[in-house]
Amino acid sequence: MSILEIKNLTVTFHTKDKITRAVHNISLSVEEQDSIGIVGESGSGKSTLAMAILQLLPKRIARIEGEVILDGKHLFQCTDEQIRKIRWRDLAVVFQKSMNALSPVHKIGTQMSDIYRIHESKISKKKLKEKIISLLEMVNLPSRVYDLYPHELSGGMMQRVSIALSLMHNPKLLILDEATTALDVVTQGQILSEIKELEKELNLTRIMITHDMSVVASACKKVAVMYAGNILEFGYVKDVLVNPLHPYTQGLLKSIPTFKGEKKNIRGIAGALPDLSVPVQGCIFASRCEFATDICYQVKPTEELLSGNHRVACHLVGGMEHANVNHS
Ligand SMILES: Nc1ncnc2c1ncn2[C@@H]1O[C@H](COP(=O)(O)OP(=O)(O)OP(=O)(O)O)[C@@H](O)[C@H]1O
Repeated sequence: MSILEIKNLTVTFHTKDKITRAVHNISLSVEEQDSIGIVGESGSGKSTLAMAILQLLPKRIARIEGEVILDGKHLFQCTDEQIRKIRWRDLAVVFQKSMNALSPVHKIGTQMSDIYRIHESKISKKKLKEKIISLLEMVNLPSRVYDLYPHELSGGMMQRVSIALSLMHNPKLLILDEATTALDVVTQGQILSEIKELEKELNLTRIMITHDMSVVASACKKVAVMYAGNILEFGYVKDVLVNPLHPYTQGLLKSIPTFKGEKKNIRGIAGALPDLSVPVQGCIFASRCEFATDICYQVKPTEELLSGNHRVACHLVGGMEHANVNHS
């Protein structure tokens, strides 16, 4: 069953001198207990997509078109009050530096209790303390963290507290926006495996925003590859990472080193993201694609659905040119 439906979502930023199209006509269905990695280089629109779902974009400059339906609720039709209730309860988020939002002069336990009470005020002090300590233990933190101040925690401990906070009200959907990016690889690995364990226990559904393919490979079932506001490829991680069909996905995978197995040449993707304030007629990736043909510059490719829910938006996939792409 689908828990989140994103339909034709477009986000434009209207600033003084230009209109930036950060997310372009994205449709995505998130099934219950999915874990979807949204991957792409910096500036590809990943955070804007997450912020649009959460309705945290600055209303003054962000125009949003399309629909986002969470568990049957049309989020863009909700009042601010309804959205406030949905956040934390149904939809929780962990950012890279979520803990920065906490006060440096209050203990972790006190702040977690205050946040808990915003949505659930009828709970005794004793029960609340037990609840907070069980949340801390759930993310492998000792109960003494309850009495510590934020500056007494390491980066990994802080992100664990942020994850504990996000799980407070058993949300249906958890969005992690570069939540483990700033951590060392060992701590990142530990936290990712803890999250996967918790998901089984709590029936969680997760969207994970990252620029790191290895995070997607180790912690997600499905992946959406985003480039300049568009999803270029989507599917199960086991399909997309093993048999990437879009030249951009292939380029992303070639630009990361492997630590076991054969040596490989690391190649970046030549060129840079296009200026998102200039409309593009054809494929958004054409200007950087080594396989681009005339049609790629003229016509925007529509998404092809291949077997196993593997979707690709590329003129070269499915036709004669496909062979070129795969044998590069
Ligand atoms: N508040 C804003 N006002 C104007 N433009 C914005 C705003 N937020 C984002 N953008 C633009 O939207 C585009 C997408 O940015 P976004 O931060 O969503 O990308 P990202 O993939 O999350 O990048 P990163 O990995 O660096 O966070 C960029 O061109 C960015 O400059």
